[in-house]
Amino acid sequence: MNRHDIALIGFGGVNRALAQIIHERADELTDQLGFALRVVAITDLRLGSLMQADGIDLGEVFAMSPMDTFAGRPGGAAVPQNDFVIRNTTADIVVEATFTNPLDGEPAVSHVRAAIESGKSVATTNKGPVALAGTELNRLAAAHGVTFEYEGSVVSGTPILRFAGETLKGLRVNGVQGILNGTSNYVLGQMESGMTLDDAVAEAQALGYAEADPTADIEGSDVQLKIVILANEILGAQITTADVERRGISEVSAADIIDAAARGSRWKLIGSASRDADGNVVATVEPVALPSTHPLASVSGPTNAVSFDTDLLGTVTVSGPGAGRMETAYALLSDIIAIDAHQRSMIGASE
Ligand SMILES: NC(=O)c1ccc[n+]([C@@H]2O[C@H](COP(=O)([O-])OP(=O)(O)OC[C@H]3O[C@@H](n4cnc5c(N)ncnc54)[C@H](O)[C@@H]3O)[C@@H](O)[C@H]2O)c1
Ligand SMILES: N[C@@H](CCO)C(=O)O
Repeated sequence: MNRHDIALIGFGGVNRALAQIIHERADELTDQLGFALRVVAITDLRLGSLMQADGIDLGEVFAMSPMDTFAGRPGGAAVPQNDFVIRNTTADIVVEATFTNPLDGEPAVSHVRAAIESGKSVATTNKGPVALAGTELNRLAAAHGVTFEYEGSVVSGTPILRFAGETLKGLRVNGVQGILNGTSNYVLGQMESGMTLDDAVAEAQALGYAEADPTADIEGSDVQLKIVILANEILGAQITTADVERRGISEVSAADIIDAAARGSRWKLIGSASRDADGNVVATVEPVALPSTHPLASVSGPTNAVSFDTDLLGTVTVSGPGAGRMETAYALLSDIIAIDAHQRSMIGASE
């Protein structure tokens, strides 16, 4: 029986949820997928680091008291030691789910680079490395014969990137637009019901939707990273965040929301990227008051939706969870499945 050993870098909401899936559904997953999963390393800013080549008892980790760290356990230390753990773990897959840094993607870019350089495949939900160093990291992974997967970096567990990359093959996609941030969409909905922006953001944080610094959700830099990923992956662009004009929902007041509702409209934070007449990709992030007849107007709460403008099919819209710990952990599981399939195809090709 094939098995993948996993190192979890960052042990917050998303990676904890992945560990929970692995812990609670081990036998079912093995039967369904044809391979077993085992966690052999964990690092976290607060907990420190833990490396156990025979497999970490996740039940024990979940039972740790909130103030406890990994110090004193076999293979444990009070500090994360990310680079050491990533390079020396016996894991064949590194799962990176630390904070997204929208400025330079660090330290996650270095985490991904270290994993690839030491021959490990990577799954990440962290938008920083994908949006800000995706081309370099994909090339590095190809050069090392490993796989870099990042389905959860856009629209959480809803498989937008694989849908566009595999299912829409043969079509020309000329543009993509959508609601790409669960927190801001949730907040706008709560504000429609009379809640203040600050209270709605606090709720989104408690529900696990918001970034560690929710300014990224409210001011649009989270969507800016996601639209860079979509433009580069789907439209074949080579844009950076500097190419994406950005405005966030802090510009939308409670009065604007009431006015829009009176006119039958709803405010949404829309990210879009499309080719202009010269073939250049133009990308923006901005709040827009959509008429109720618009397909994106009815998308509520942390749900996201992405519309692909195609030549042969017209507009194709996919909608699903855009944030949430367990929903995003599923994206990581889908990446691990893709890594397994890629490894099997490499073995098959060499036989
Ligand atoms: N929560 C969601 O809905 C969601 C959806 C899609 C993508 N993401 C992305 O997934 C990642 C994880 O999200 P989350 O909700 O689990 O965040 P979180 O804040 O709950 O957890 C992040 C964890 O990483 C740890 N960490 C941060 N920097 C570290 C470092 N240098 N070394 C070791 N540990 C470090 C923190 O201590 C924390 O426990 C983020 O990049 C986020 O943008 C989250
Ligand atoms: N904070 C992000 C998480 C998903 O990337 C959101 O609310 O959409």
